[in-house]
Amino acid sequence: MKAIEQLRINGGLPSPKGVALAIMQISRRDDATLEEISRLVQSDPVTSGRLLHMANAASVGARPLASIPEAIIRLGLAAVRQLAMGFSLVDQYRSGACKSFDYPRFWSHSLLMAVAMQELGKRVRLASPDELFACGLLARIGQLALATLYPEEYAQLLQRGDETTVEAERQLLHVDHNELTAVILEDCGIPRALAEPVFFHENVEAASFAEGSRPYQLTRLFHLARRLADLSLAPDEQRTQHIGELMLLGGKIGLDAGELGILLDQVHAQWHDWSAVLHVPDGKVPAFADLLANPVAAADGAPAAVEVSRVLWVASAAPVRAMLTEILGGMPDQVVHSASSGEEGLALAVQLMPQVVIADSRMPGLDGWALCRALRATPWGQSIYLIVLASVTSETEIRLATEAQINDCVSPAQAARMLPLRMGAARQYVKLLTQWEHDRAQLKRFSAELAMSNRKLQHYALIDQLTGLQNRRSGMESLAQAWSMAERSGDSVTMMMIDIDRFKEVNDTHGHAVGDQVLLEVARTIRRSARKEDAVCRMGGEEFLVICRNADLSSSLHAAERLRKAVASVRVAVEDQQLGVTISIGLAAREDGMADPGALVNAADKALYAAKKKGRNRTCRYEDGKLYLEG
Ligand SMILES: Nc1nc2c(ncn2[C@@H]2O[C@H](COP(=O)(O)OP(=O)(O)OP(=O)(O)O)[C@@H](O)[C@H]2O)c(=O)[nH]1
Repeated sequence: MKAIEQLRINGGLPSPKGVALAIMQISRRDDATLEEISRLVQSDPVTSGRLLHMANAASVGARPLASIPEAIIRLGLAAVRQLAMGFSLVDQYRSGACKSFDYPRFWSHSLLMAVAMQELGKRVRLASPDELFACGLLARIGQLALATLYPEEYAQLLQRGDETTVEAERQLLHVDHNELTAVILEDCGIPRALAEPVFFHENVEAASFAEGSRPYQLTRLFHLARRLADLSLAPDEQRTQHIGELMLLGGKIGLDAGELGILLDQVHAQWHDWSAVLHVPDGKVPAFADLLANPVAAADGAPAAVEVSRVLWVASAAPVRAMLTEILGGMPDQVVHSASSGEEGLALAVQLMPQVVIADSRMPGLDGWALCRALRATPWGQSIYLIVLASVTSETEIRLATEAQINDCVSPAQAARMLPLRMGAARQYVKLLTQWEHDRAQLKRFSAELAMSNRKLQHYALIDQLTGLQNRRSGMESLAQAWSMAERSGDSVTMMMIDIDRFKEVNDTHGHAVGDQVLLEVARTIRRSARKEDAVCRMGGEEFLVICRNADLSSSLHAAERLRKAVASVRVAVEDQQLGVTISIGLAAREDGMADPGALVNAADKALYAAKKKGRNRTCRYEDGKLYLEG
């Protein structure tokens, strides 16, 4: 039997637990309903909160959601299942027995991959961005599995270097992290179409997917996300090495440097946001424009003090090469590379992304004109400052220069004298371009931050600031939703309208601050005593509403009486006194004759009024147009 099968049988592989496991099991059934899944999710407030965060983050500009069924519809069942699983693994494996495995860093990196995959998924529409988030989060789970299954042996391997190779793992443990990742993803129900690209993402060349096919592109996307995460966690002085590779990878999926920069900055903003939600550490990464402008820019994102231009010159003839070496070698503030043929120059340009290219027009094979045309044909080549060594006098040369969209040309005979001068113009151009890119990236960053604070504002617009409960607007939305679901399914909806008795006296006697404290305690008691799936909101002042789905009048009556007694037993410490309050409750259920949610609110209101009139600290029930007092 293969080692991997044995591991599966023995158990012990990282696997989801609790609600995530239940969601996974239930969603395998064909007849699983949205309601069943919603109920399950709602039974776990932490998962509920994270899924709402995801659903609201996934739909910038759309109406913010406060209800789980809506969040599930917006995200899709597959994404909900996978996200719940990912979150469950993060919670369970924050630490472990492997002494050399950095668990917080592992999750930090995984989270970066998750948000990078989500952002990439929005740009390159190959799969649902939310499913890609979950796959990114789990893309390296095999390493965690090794640390869990073989804490001591894996620690030995890690002591040899940060990254362990699959060969070394197989030699010592007879299994490697990629195999384990594949098994866990399969066990978690991640479709093969996504699991296979994850499997190959570290070594894209090993996959035999047809060029341009969906798995081929997905594998590259995961690879790019991986490198982006590596860059983000790398020490400051090593980041520049990663940038070139990242640009190259970005270019392969059609992202130019500007777009890549925006992506990177957005990923980092989301990373910070999600780190707080999942309690995973994050770090500070300078803005992309600053990373480019200054390889070791300060982490506070201050622009680089000295502009450094990346210059590439390409010439085959020995005398021209000697001349260029001499002229360009002595110029300050630039990094100069050279190539001895057009073909080599093109390959180097792809790698280095130079800002200035100087090409000799006379070269065998790919000449200077053809090289410039090839560069201009790429998205990132549009902004290179191109200088060709040629004496453009004939009509043909003018046509060639126009077609290649060059910025300048210098006759070879005059190059020794004129090139230093022309390079001054090139440097000025690079400086302006860098400044512009920096400003553009900053603008994008501002707008991303603005979008994020708008989302937060939208969230706060649905939450009561004092108690943290849903506010009136959000409560009315929950009611409308419960009402329409009940209309479709015939299930019951009941409502408790709750009002604190003689609250004005509390304010008048003890002041508003104590009044607020009482409100907060009552709100907590109501939330605690309600079921998880009940919507609890503060309607304003000292009035609260509880909306209960799938609960009939008699069970809601029990719940209301329990709640009333619970509030009556609460004490708030005020100086040397223990202050107590009571509540009155009006209870009503949706009845056939009621036209809309407003009719239900009116019925509960009438019952509340009657409870107040009959002495307070009571529950009154409305049924078929009649009022019945309890308590
Ligand atoms: N401390 C505090 N008081 C509030 C807040 N919102 C409303 N109130 C006060 O709540 C009190 C409500 O008083 P009333 O509507 O007269 O009702 P009551 O005194 O509770 O009497 P009954 O409802 O008839 O039992 C008023 O004094 C409001 O100023 C708040 O956010 N904080």
